[in-house]
Amino acid sequence: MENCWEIVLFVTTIILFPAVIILYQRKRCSNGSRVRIPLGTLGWPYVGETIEFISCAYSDRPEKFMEKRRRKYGKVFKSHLFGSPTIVSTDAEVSRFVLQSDARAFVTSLPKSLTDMLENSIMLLNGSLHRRFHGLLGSFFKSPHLKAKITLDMQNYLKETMGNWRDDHRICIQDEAKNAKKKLIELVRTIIQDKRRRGISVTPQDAADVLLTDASEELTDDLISGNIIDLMIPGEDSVPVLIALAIKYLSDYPLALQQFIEENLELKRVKDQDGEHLSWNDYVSLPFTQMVITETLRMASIIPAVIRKAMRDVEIKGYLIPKGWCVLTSFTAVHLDENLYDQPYQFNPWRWQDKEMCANSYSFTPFGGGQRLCPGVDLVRLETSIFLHHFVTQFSEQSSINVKNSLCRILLQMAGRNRIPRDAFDNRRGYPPEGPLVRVPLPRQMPPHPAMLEEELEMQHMEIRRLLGENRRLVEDRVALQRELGAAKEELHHMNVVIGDIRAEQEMHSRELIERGLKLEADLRATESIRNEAVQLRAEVKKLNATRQDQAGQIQNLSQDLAKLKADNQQIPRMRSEIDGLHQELMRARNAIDYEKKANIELMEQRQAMEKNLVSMAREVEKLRAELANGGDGRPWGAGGAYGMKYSSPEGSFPGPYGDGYGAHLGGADKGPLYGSVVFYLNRVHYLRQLIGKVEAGGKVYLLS
Ligand code: HEM
Repeated sequence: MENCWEIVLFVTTIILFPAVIILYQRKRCSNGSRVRIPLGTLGWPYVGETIEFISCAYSDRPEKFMEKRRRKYGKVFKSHLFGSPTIVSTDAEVSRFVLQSDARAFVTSLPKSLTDMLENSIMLLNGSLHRRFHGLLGSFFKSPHLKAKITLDMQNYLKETMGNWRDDHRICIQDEAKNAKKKLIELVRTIIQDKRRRGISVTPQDAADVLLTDASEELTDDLISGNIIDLMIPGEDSVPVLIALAIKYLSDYPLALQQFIEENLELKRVKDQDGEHLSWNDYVSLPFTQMVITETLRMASIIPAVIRKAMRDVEIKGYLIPKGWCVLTSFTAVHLDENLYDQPYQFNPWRWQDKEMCANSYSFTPFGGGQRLCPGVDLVRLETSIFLHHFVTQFSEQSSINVKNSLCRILLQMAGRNRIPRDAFDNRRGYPPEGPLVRVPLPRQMPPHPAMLEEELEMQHMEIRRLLGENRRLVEDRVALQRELGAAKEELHHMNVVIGDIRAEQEMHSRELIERGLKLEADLRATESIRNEAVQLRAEVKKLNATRQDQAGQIQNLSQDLAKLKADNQQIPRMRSEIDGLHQELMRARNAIDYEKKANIELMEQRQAMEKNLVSMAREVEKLRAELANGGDGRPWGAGGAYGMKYSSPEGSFPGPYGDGYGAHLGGADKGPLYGSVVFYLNRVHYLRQLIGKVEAGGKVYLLS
């Protein structure tokens, strides 16, 4: 009865649980916001979709689980995995957002059922403690010291191991690569125990030292040792798988293999020639080798997904990730998304030559991202490069065909362990048709179990179906390509015509340009003389400016003179009136002179007449004297002649013609006043003339009276 109740309770819970979740979701979606929980199904109660998820993960097409739901619900959908409602993201942007978010939004968490399932209890750190661990380990893994040490250790180990490989021996690449890791794990364990015994080293030599020397008390010994072991878990399997798959892909694609071998042989040749050892830098600087590793990481998605738990309701791209739900970000789905990668199932290392492709970091996340980005990134590339380099160069010493044969054998063995599909070696896929393919006899095996055969048959059926699908896609692609080719040809023809037109136009244009250039040259030459003239003119202008300045000085002086003259000119009217007065006086003086002149002339005439009389009288006197002398009457003949008069004496009998009226006497002394006044007038006239002349010449005249 008690059992019966338990069963009822169990069944009720099973029925009620999804109902409660659905109701809870509806309530969230209906609270007015446009964001919603992504579409999808929670599957069976408790188990949800876990069984299908796991079975797909172990099939040859693990991405099937995602593909099916993505087609149905979109790139982000809900599910129920490992006992937790989960949002699955195959969308690069959403995944990136989740990875980049800090511990307030998402924490690293595994669903409880999963952690319980794992034998090794995994220590999941979050928040500041995680940041401390990540920072310490990250910088240690990146240190050149560690890289140099690992390079040397690996080289020695590989030389020793590969030296023991023989043609007739089965070699399992994944196991061989793993052995190296096992040795490392053991080594680390002993080192930690040693350290505990001897005390902590001051200069950190390894990850344990780094964690042990940290001063923080939070990093207890338990935590450190637990994390060191956890640290080895990703390294233990991931790198060997990566190496094995790189070899598988290379063997499938002969062109890539050829380039890969050539690049590595060339490096070996150069280093052997120089007698140098290979450094970690040499390995990671091989461009094609790195492209091969990148492409392998993309196609293989060694860590297919990571899981986070939402600490609060988070909205992204219109989706709601409810608090407490898990988010599974699928790297595989993104790495094989045909919208992001052209022909995603093709191994094409050359796609990484495209710089844009490399820059688009969130469509390629084999190492996760954000705060939990794998700190072993560099080590992974280094270890893989070293292994592959030694593998291809060591086997190519005989011939490169031998390398292919060795690869073939290794692949046969890997396939025998059901790690890769048989089609990798069942035909000549990936190898040049003419190349010899030496098959090594496989060791005899017991006939397989019918169930295994059935499984194999089923697998082959699925493979055939996949191939048919691919074939159909190829045919469609071919038809589409042919159509595109036709269109491209037409386009090409059209382009040729257009190019012809453009060329003609360009020719015309260039001819025009040449002509214009010639014209410009001629113009330039013509302007040469103008330029010379301009130079001359400029010199002249300079001169003129200097002259102008001079003249300005002169003008200034002149204007000062003018101002003075103006002041003088104001005197002119007065002087004019004075001059007028003088003119009148002059006129009167002239008249007086004229009158005097006339009187003088008359006087002269009278004088001349008198002189004539005197002469004639003197002659008569002479005559009379002579008569007297000859006969004479004894009469006294004194001076003054017969006429009893003294010439030029005041008692003379001939009075002056002008009489006293003029007051004039013919005696020189008496002539004074008359002649004096004329001379005075003449002097005056002469003086006035001078004055007038001076005034007319603009000179200054000072009239004193
Ligand atoms: C092909 C090889 C490897 C791949 C693809 C890979 C991938 C990843 C990824 C995706 C994560 C992030 C997990 C998350 O976000 O929850 C991670 C974390 C980590 N990996 Fe790697 N890993 C590889 C090799 C290594 C190696 C060789 C080491 C150590 C030497 C290593 C150490 C770690 C550690 C310690 C973390 C945790 C980081 C943290 O939580 O802060 N990994 N790895």
